[in-house]
Amino acid sequence: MNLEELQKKKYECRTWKNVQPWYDEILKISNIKKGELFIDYGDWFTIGKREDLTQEEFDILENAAKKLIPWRKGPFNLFGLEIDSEWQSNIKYNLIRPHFNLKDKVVADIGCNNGYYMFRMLEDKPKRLIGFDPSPLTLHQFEFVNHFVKSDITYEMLGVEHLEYYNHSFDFIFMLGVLYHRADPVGTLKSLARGLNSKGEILIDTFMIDGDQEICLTPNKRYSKIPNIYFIPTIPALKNWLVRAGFENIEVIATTTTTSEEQRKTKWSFDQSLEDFLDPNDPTKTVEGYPAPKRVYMKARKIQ
Ligand SMILES: Nc1ncnc2c1ncn2[C@@H]1O[C@H](C[S@+](CC[C@H]([NH3+])C(=O)[O-])CC(=O)[O-])[C@@H](O)[C@H]1O
Repeated sequence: MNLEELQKKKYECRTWKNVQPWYDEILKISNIKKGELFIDYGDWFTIGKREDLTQEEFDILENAAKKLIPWRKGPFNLFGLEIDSEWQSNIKYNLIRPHFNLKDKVVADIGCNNGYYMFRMLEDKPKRLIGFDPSPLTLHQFEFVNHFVKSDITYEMLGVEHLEYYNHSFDFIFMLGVLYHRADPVGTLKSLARGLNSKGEILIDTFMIDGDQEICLTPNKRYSKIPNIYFIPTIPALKNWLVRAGFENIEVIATTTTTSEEQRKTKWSFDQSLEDFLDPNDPTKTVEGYPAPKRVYMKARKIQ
């Protein structure tokens, strides 16, 4: 695999017809130059205060943020501009927060989206923080925020399938909300194992179904209106996948049911959200008649 060629896509995509308008906004934003700014690593990841920008600068910022809609992950507060994303990602982050300490570790966030979790992880002072996500829109959202944060986070427009060929291996890998998008979940978990240093750990979450049997749901075409959902395991089945992929010390951190507090329409999102994906007469089912989305969070360590 020629990884260097793939890595160049991050720059080449700026000339693609659908991506160029986003890049143009980043160029406008890059003319707003500020020194060190106030940062709050809390639920609303906050950078700068309203008084740090002139009205003209604030208008450029707001226009750029609107051109980068949909903001699926967040929320962010930039100089008082509240980007209230579709997902209240702070709920997931706060749930996993007690289960890691990233100080001096080499860390990857696979499927990092716009980097919301990575911006919050900066507080731990990891040695290196690298996000992987093949989406050009979320890359530009990341660059928009990071222009002001000025972090040394690296954002690779690569997928989990490239991880094992990458030029660093990791002490800790997060892969949240990605496994159900993969047609080969055990192979994907093996890629994580190959990307880890010895004694490296992963923290993942994925859709699950209830039950003690080692089985999984394979949706026909769509699940909760999402087209690319392949396998939804029970917890015992997911544990088996992890064992087959080379993990031990497998720990269930939590199981959750997605609520409309966590995922909902906002003016920064698409015009459909959770309430449109569930059966209007029975919210325990998706519109396709499958069990409504439930997630399991697991932590595991690579077998030596
Ligand atoms: N091959 C791939 N490799 C890596 N990432 C991918 C790939 N394909 C798609 N993605 C990316 O994986 C993310 C899935 S969302 C989870 C976001 C965050 N982690 C969250 O947990 O809130 C799903 C959800 O919201 O549940 C998107 O940003 C895709 O671009």
